[in-house]
Amino acid sequence: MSKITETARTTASILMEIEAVLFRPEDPFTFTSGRISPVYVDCRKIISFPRARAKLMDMAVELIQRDIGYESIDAIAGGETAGIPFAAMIAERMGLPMLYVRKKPKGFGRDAQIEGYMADGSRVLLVEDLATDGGSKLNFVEAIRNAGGKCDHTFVFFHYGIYPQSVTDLAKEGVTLHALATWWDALKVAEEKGYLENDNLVTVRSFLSKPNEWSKDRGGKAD
Ligand SMILES: O=P(O)(O)OC[C@H]1O[C@H](OP(=O)(O)OP(=O)(O)O)[C@H](O)[C@@H]1O
Ligand SMILES: O=C(O)c1cc(=O)[nH]c(=O)[nH]1
Repeated sequence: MSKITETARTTASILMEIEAVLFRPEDPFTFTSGRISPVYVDCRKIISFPRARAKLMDMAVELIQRDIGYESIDAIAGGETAGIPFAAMIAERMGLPMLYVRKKPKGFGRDAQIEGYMADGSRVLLVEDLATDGGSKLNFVEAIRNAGGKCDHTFVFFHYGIYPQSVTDLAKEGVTLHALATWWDALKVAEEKGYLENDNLVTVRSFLSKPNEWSKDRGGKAD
């Protein structure tokens, strides 16, 4: 297991402290992709914890400026739904315009998929709460590009880090995924803090090592 950074440790600790990291092997979770999992990370809870929220936003901005740049982004776009409040907080901290991207066009009115004002050719950072296999990111990036924006980067607080396509499929589209922490970091912190009992750690580790098999055995998506 690679060395954990302070940022990853703090992120994983906060997510456990606010009980955003859920473990339910006996009644597994179904992801938006159709994958089945014994764990679920509910980053939406972050909005309700002001001190934890402020620390996570500070770390997000620090990572974005360090890895993407100080003057390389023109707007911050939140992905519907969970990404929207985080995009607002990050845009505010960075002094940048904010947008949000719908999962699909509204269907009436302006029939827009991008909401807010996006100047043609804007360099847009897509902000989301979390990435599993990255499928939602591809959809949001396509919408930004179809509306005339450029999108080469997406930021999430938590990246599962167990589905290779979350990196490779985005890279094929010229998009880099940035995250504060992965499940490998969370596993280490869970072990250190005793967040999960030993038997449960074994289950999580076996899922993280073979997520497709875990899902397939329970009738979920597995590719
Ligand atoms: O597909 P990935 O890019 O790996 O990311 C997983 C997506 O699943 C969740 O959203 P969900 O579809 O549950 O919608 P919500 O934000 O409206 O809750 C989460 O907010 C991510 O957008
Ligand atoms: O892929 C998903 O649907 C998903 C996984 C997860 O752990 N948390 C979440 O909010 N969505």
